[in-house]
Amino acid sequence: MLRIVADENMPALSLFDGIGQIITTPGRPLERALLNQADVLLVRSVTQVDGALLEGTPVRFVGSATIGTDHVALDELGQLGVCFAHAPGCNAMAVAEYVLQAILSWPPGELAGLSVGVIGMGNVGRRVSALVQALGMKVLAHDPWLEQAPAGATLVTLAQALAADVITLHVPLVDAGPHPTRHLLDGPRLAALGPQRLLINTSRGPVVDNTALLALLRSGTGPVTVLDVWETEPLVPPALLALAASGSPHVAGYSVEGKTRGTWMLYQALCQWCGEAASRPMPPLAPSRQWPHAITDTASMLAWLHAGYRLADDHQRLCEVVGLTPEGVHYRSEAERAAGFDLLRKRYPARHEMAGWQMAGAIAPAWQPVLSQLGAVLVR
Ligand SMILES: NC(=O)C1=CN([C@@H]2O[C@H](COP(=O)(O)OP(=O)(O)OC[C@H]3O[C@@H](n4cnc5c(N)ncnc54)[C@H](O)[C@@H]3O)[C@@H](O)[C@H]2O)C=CC1
Ligand SMILES: O=C(O)C(=O)[C@H](O)COP(=O)(O)O
Repeated sequence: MLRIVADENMPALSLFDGIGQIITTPGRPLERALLNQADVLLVRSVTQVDGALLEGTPVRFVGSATIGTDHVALDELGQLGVCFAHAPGCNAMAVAEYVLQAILSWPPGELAGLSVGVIGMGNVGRRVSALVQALGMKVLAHDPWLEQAPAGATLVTLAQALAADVITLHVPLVDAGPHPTRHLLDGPRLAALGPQRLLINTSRGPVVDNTALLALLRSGTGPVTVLDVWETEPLVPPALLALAASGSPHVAGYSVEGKTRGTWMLYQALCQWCGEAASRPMPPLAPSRQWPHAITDTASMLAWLHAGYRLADDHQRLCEVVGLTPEGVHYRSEAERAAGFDLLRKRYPARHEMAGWQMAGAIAPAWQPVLSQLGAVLVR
């Protein structure tokens, strides 16, 4: 039996029953002594995994139930001969639904004809692109690693993507190489956006220079801003949250399906590594749900999306843990704010993706493509 140390915020750990014995632990911080008798380490994005953590331990397999790998020193794991697996795409639909809700909650008037600059066209970017195209929006995609534009999108330079009405970031956090992304949106690029654009960051906090963004928002010249990720996580600067249109505690990908799929992908990778058959299917999740109302406009679409998840609820809860009053005053210590951020994530309410909803009301033709992209079933 393998000895497995796993982050306590990982659902569906019973998938590993019969393969290993699980010890669960908080991931931030992870106590190194626990690894002295572990073969396998399963983490989430909050645990820094490097040679210093693993050297001298028996750990030979590390899995991260995330797409992002910026918390893992992959070269150091390689030098130690430790196998690494992660979960690309596991939570991409959850993030895309978050972005869709952010766009629909922004009141720019007519959506069709607006342009969306999608920066990073991987698992999340492509899903966002498909959703907004289904609403009649034009996608200006920037991804220097792509040679061909994904379906329906136009590949453009970063400057062209940043000239779109909506800018949404879906890049990894990268420091080295030809296309680094730390402070990809630096002071001058942020300043050029002006106050009419919507900026959404669900990628990694440091992709946007938070200090420069705050200065622009304070002067009234920054974009309408939706932030799920923060440069100083788990600390959220109260002033930045107060000036953002919406903020959340790094939960854009936190659908029940997304998190469970992440664990299931690690289960498959671990089985392959240790020569076991991965016979357990992904646990069935979404309840059967029927929406009786018509969808004819943005308000009725949002009403349906809110039955699954409300961006505004995340914002409200984050303001509470940061101790932010409606007047923009905050009253909690840094330690309280950081602990509150992690607790919100640990106790995150069950949020299901929209796929599988049965739509019993009339659906106006303009809304049918986006419902179909979301996986809703038209039963009328
Ligand atoms: N807030 C949350 O809960 C979640 C955040 N994420 C984050 O969102 C980001 C995107 O996730 P995925 O789409 O699943 O990753 P992915 O790896 O599938 O796609 C990333 C894309 O970014 C492109 N890229 C790399 N450098 C670039 C640059 N300098 N400029 C433009 N494009 C660049 C890559 O070529 C790739 O197509 C990652 O940072 C991930 O960690 C992902 C899931 C949940
Ligand atoms: O998959 C990723 O990349 C993410 O950002 C995760 O959704 C973050 O969730 P935690 O691993 O921090 O629980």
